[in-house]
Formats: sequence, C-alpha cells, structure tokens
Amino acid sequence: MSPESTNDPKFAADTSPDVTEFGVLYGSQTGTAEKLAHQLAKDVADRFDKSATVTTIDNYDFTAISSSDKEHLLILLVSTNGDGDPSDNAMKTFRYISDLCREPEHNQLLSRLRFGIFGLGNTAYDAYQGAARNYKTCLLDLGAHLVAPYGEGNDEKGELYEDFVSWKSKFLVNMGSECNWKVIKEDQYTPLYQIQPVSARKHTDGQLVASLRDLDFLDRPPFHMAKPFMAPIRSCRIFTSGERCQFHCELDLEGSRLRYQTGDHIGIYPTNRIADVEQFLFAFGLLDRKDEIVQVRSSTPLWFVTPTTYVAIARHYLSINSPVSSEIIQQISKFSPSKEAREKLELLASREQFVKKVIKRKQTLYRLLLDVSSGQPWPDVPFSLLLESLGKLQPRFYSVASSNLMYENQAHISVKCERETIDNDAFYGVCSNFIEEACFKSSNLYLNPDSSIKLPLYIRRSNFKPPVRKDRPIIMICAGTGIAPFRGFIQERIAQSKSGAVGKNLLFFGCRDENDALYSDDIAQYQKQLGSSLEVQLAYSRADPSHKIYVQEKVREHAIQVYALITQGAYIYVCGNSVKLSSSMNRLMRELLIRQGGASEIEAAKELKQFRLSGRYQEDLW
Ligand SMILES: Cc1cc2nc3c(=O)[nH]c(=O)nc-3n(C[C@H](O)[C@H](O)[C@H](O)COP(=O)(O)O)c2cc1C
Repeated sequence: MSPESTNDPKFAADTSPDVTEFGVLYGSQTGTAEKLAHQLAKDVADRFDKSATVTTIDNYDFTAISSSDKEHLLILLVSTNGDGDPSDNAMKTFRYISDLCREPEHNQLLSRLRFGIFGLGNTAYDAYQGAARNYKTCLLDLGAHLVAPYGEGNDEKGELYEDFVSWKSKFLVNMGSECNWKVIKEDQYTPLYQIQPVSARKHTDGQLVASLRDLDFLDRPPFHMAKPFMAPIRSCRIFTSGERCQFHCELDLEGSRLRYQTGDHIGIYPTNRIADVEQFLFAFGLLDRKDEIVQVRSSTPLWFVTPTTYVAIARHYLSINSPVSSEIIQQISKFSPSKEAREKLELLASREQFVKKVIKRKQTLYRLLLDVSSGQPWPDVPFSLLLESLGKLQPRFYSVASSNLMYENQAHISVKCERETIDNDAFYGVCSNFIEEACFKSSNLYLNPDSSIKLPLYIRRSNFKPPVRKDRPIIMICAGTGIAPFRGFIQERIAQSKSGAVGKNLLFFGCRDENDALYSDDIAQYQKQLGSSLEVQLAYSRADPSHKIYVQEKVREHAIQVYALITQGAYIYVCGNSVKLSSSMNRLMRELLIRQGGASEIEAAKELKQFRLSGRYQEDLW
C-alpha cells in the first residue's frame, strides 16, 4: 500500500462522490458472516440495483485502495474467534492494517474508502467483538470514513440475526444517502428464481432426474463437498438412549479414495424427515403437487440439479427447518391466506414478541405459519421466496473419532441427537436424527453389516491435529461427544507406540455420570496398550447432586501436573459443543500461567496467544 495520499481528509465525509468499487467482505470462521455477506449483497442489489464483489476480507486487495483514484465502498462482516482474534480468512489483512495504523504518517492512506462494519461475537468471551472493534479502529486511523451505524450481533442468546437485521435497516438508509444511490424498489418482491413446470425428463436408465443422488456418475471418485461419497454404515453402537441419545457410528470409506487424517472433520449431508417435508409442502399448498416436475432457473448459481420435483427439493436440498427471521416474516405476511393470519403474523414483528414466540421456541417457518393461520395453507407464498430465505440444506460436521493410522478405510463418528421439547413442541436436530434413523432404523442396537444403508459424506480438513513429534505430551480437555477426536488422537498414539515410546497423554473428560462416560470400554483397552502414558481424569457433573464437578475444575485440581507438562512442551487441545467451555478454558489457561508460572496478566495473555499461533493450543468447537 502506498502511503502517499493527497486527498483532503474530509473529502469522503463531506461530499458524495460516485462509488466505483463496491465490495461486501467477510471474515468468517464457521460460515455465519459469510452467509450474511451474501444476503446483504443481494439486499443492496434489490434495493439500489448495485452489484458487489462478495469475498473474504483476505481475498480483497486493500493495497489497491490507496493507489487508486476510485472511491471504494466496503461493507465488512467480521466475526471474532480465538482470544479476540479475527477468523483465519481475515487475519492477514488485519495484521497488515494494524501494522500500518501504528504509524501516524499513514493516517490518510485509506481516505478513498467508505466502510460499513458489522461484528459477530459472543458475550461469553472476554474479548467480545475484539476483531470487529479492532478492524473499525484501524480503518478509522488510516483515514477511512465509517458509514454509521457501527453494528454488533451477539450469538449468546441466539439473537445475532435479529441484531443484524436491525443494523442493516438503518445502515442501508445511511449508505444510500451517503453514496447518492437511489432506491429502485423498497417493498416490492421480485423472485430470484423462476420456477416452471416441465414435462417429465428421463434419465438414461429411465429414472426421473429428481435427486442429485440418482445420477450414476456421482458414484465414482473423486469425492468432495459437491459430490459426496455414499458411505456404507459398517456398525453402530448406542451409548445412551431416549432424549439424550448418544451413539458411535463406523463408516466404510473403501473404494472412495477418500483419505482423512486424525483430527479432520466429516461433512454429512442430511435428508429432511418425511413428516417435516409433508408438513412443509402442506403449509405452502404443495402437498398435492409434490411430484410435479419443475425447472428452476436463476442468474445466481443453483445448488441442486433441475428439473426436479417439489418433494425432492424439500427433502434433500432446502433447509426447511432453518431458524426463522423477523425479516422473512415481514416479507411473507404479504402472502397471507387471510386478514386474521396476516394480523397475527404482524403481531410477532416486535423484537420482544419475536424472541419469545419464535426464537426461544425454535419455531420453523412452516409450523409458525400454520400456527397463525389455524392450519390453513399459504399457497400464495412464492416458492422462490422460500428458496431464497430458507437456503441450502447444509452438511453438518463431525470430528473423526478414529485415527487413519489405525483405520485407514474407515471413519468413526460420535453423535449426540439434538432433541428438545419446547412448549409441547418437539424440536429435532436435522442431521443427528437423520444419522440415528439410518443407524437404528430397525430398532436393533447393532446394524446388520450387510445392510445397504449409506450416508453421503466428504472429508473436511481441519487444523486440529496431534503434534508431529510423538514424544510431545498432549493434554486433551473435552465434554460430551467432544471426546470424539481424542479417541482418534489416542489411537494415533497407540499406532505410533509400535515404533518407540510416546509422550504423556492426559485426558480430562467431562460427562454427567459413569453411564455417560462415552467409550469407557475403548479407553480401558487403550490404557492397557499405552500403560502409564495414558492418564484419564473424569469429571462427573451429575453423579452427586450436592457436588457437581465440571471438567474445568478437574483441570484446576491438576494444575501443577498440567503446568509441568506445559513446560515440557505439551500441546493443549479443547473440544466440545459449547463456547462456554472454550471461554472458561481460555480463562483457566491464563490463570494457570499466572499462578503456576508467575506470569503477569499481560504476559499470560501474550503467552496463550503465542501457544495458539504455534499450534500448541487448539480448539475444536461447534
Ligand atoms: C472457538 C471460538 C472462539 C470465539 N471467540 C470469540 C471471542 O473471543 N469474542 C467474541 O466476541 N466471540 C467469539 N466467538 C463467537 C463467534 O464470533 C460467533 O459465534 C460468530 O457468530 C461466528 O461467526 P462465523 O461463523 O462467521 O465465524 C468465538 C466462537 C468460537 C467457535
């Protein structure tokens, strides 16, 4: 980036020159900011007829801004990860601009940039919104002009999307007026997808092309995210059943040419439950037309093959159980089947009502609409609007619970079914229950190995990796099915131990009680194989109601041993399904470095950051 800039510092703020470069950029670790970025770009296109480049922050060339004579407008969606750090795809730019903004001579370097910014974070973390706030400060220090308001969304109570919607409504008005962009349409709905009935098209073997999975060529490698491998289920083992259903599942990768490494993730594409699909189709007046063959066209890329049928879309491709936003509700209310239904729906528009009746109850769109219309279908809702607002049925990720050194052609996963009853309504997580149904459909606890039941999957590389050197000690901290990758780590150590001694493996495992200690049989077996190099500390949170022990307390109890291992170069791993585990472990690690190592607050924070950067402190959370 060239530091010289002859621009008047107030130029960007006082006049409204034409913006010629417009981008919506995201820094996203788990995909939320990315999704919002695409949505925001579409909203801007609909409202102002302006199209934006949508890409990661690190993909955008910030160096070009200062050397260009064009006006730039960038909207940044920045999530915070780690200990207040940006996501991996926003880190490079952050380092770059934070170096520059320390030098006062660069204070007009980005005066040709107007920017909007919305941060994504979670108040469970000490460094709440660290990344977005730092980005904002640095860009301002470099002379960029902020289009108000600055926005923040908080994941903690599940209201992040609502925070985004209320920020967006104010921001777009300001952005339009600052950039002199005319609103071409505010309230009119134009479908993004054109859906037309077509006559039946036959596949070569005479089958209708209704599902991606019907196509023959998809059975051959290479397999990847866009072409998942249909992996046969080898065997399943139940740990706990009922509301808290947890189980182990072994998948066969033979013939797929898929290779995973210990610590990687498996992406599994779920299929929506038939009962949900039928209710969804009924809600939009499509149940009788479910097998109608339709062609879907759009200028934006489509994520499924057409022609297809409504039922195939609803079952395999559309996220029909997506969380509902107040924005969708506003759009859909125009297509109400009756005045009463519309009025009832509009009553939910206030944030308070919406949070209470929709977010907290984890309502799906179709159930909510049927609820307000007393069971009457909503046939006027354009199907395109459903495709746009519900989006793609995404794969869900599971940490591999095996090591490739022990099981080259198999991948094991640990699954906890998401099931909850809220206000008498049953809530089912899509993928976990789909896998459970596939595994135990005949209500046998053990599946017949000849069964042809298969799960569509692919491998996602992860950075969560055991140390390259097998003599390094490892400290593994987990709760619940967070044990999964550590079963793989321990198997890896067993495989490595065949060629010489391995380092200490210290596992802290938080579970409810003895029955909830997943893989206890396997672990007992591994202890025989690894001897004293494997030590397991269990923390039972519900064994004794008067004395709940969480995994953090167990780690604290063993602080001296943990710190000693750290000084010997131990790698620390945290895995679980709660950001609370991550934030409390962050705190605990700092506390350990202070109490045991004599570091100051600042030194401990720096040391932990350094551990992260060098891969000696790693997290795998969902
Ligand atoms: C491992 C991890 C660390 C996180 N650290 C922070 C943090 O330090 N501060 C914060 O405000 N939010 C933190 N969060 C919350 C995320 O910023 C929030 O979930 C956000 O919606 C994720 O957006 P993304 O999916 O685009 O990455 C963290 C989340 C995870 C999973």
